[in-house]
Amino acid sequence: MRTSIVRSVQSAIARSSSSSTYVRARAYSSDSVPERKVAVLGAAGGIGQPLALLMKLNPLVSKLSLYDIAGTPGVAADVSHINTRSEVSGYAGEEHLGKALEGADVVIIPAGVPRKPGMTRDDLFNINAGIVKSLCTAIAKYCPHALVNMISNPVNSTVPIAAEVFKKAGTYDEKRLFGVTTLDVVRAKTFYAGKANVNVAEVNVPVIGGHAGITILPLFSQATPKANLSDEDIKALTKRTQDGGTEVVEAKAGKGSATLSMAYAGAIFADACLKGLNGVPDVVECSYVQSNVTELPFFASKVRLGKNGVEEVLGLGPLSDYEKETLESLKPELLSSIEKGIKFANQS
Ligand SMILES: NC(=O)c1ccc[n+]([C@@H]2O[C@H](COP(=O)([O-])OP(=O)(O)OC[C@H]3O[C@@H](n4cnc5c(N)ncnc54)[C@H](O)[C@@H]3O)[C@@H](O)[C@H]2O)c1
Ligand SMILES: O=C(O)C[C@H](O)C(=O)O
Repeated sequence: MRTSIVRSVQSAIARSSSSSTYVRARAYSSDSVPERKVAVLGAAGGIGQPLALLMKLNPLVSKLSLYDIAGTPGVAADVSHINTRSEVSGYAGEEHLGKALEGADVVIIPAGVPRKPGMTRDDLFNINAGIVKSLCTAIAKYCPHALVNMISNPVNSTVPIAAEVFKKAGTYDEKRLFGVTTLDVVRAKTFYAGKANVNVAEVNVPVIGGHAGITILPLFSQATPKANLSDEDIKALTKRTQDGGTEVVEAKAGKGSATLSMAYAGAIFADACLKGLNGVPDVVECSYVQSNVTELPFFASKVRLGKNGVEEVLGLGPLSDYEKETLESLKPELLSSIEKGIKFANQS
C-alpha cells in the first residue's frame, strides 16, 4: 500500500516532465542512480514542508538537507521516517547553514514571506530580497556549483539578486541559476485542459516572461493537444493563469499563498534538474533564467537541462498576434523588476 502511494506520486511527477524523460528515467536501476544531495532552504514553511515530503519520495535524491531559521528538526524527524532512499538531516539557525549546504547538488529556496490579500509580489521585496541575498552568499561559499532553484518572491527580482551575489563572489554560472516558474505551467495546463475538455495528463503549454501578473505569458497558441478555442477563451485563460497566485491568496484570506501546488511544481522542477544532472536526455522545462531570447537579461522560456544545468535556452517559437502584443507590454515591468534586484544587490 505504502509502496503504491510512493510509486503513484513518483509517476505523477515523472509524467509531468516530458514523456521522453519519463520513459528514459524508468530505465534506471536503483544501483545506477548517482548520489545527489538536495537542500531546501525555508523547509519548515508552507511550501518547504510539503516540498520536503515530495523530495523525500524522489528516488534520485540520496541526501535531503532541510534548513530553516527554526522548526526544522521536527520536520526532518517526521519526514525521515518515510522508508525511501534519502537520508534526511534538519538544520535550524544560521550557524548550521554551511553544514546544510555543503556538498549540495541542488538548492531549492522557498524561504521568505508570502503575500496577503491586496499585496503584489513586489510588496515582498523589502523583506525577501535581504533573505535571498544572505542565503545566496552562503551558497557561493559552501556549494558554489549547486543548481539553485529560486522560489522566493518576487522571482522577477530575486533571481537577478542571486546572480549579482554570485558575480560578486566570483562563482556566477548562468547555467546554474533558475527562477522556478513551473507553477505557472501547472496552472496553464490545468485551466487549458478544463476549457478545452482534453485529458490534463496530455496537455503541454509553454509559459514565458516572468512570474508576476502581466509578466506571466502562457503561449496557448502552442498548447497541445490542439483545441479550437475562441479569442475570448484564450484571453480569459491567459488572465486566469496570470492571476492564479492572487486567486489562491484571496481564497486563503490572509493565511498565505499557494503552498501545496507550489510544492508540487517545485518538486517537478527539481526532479527535472536532477535528471539533467544525471544525463537523462531531452529534459525540457520552462524556467526564468539568464537569457538572450529577448532584449531582457532574464526571461522565462523553455530550457533544456543537462549535466551542467542549462544546456540550451530554447527560442519562443511562433507567437499569435495577441501573444506578440502581450509580450511587448510585459517587457517594461519585467525590466524594472530586474533592475530593482540588480540595484539592491549592488548597493547594500
Ligand atoms: N515561485 C513561485 O511560483 C512561488 C509560489 C508560491 C510562493 N512563492 C513564494 O515562496 C515564499 C515562501 O512561501 P511560503 O508560503 O512557504 O511562506 P512561509 O512563511 O509559510 O514559509 C517561509 C519559510 O521561510 C523561512 N525563512 C525566513 N527567513 C529565512 C532565512 N533567512 N533562511 C531560511 N529560511 C527562512 C521561515 O521561517 C518559513 O518557515 C514566498 O516568498 C512566496 O511568495 C513562490
Ligand atoms: O501569488 C503568490 O504570491 C505566490 C506565488 O507566486 C504564486 O504564483 O502562487
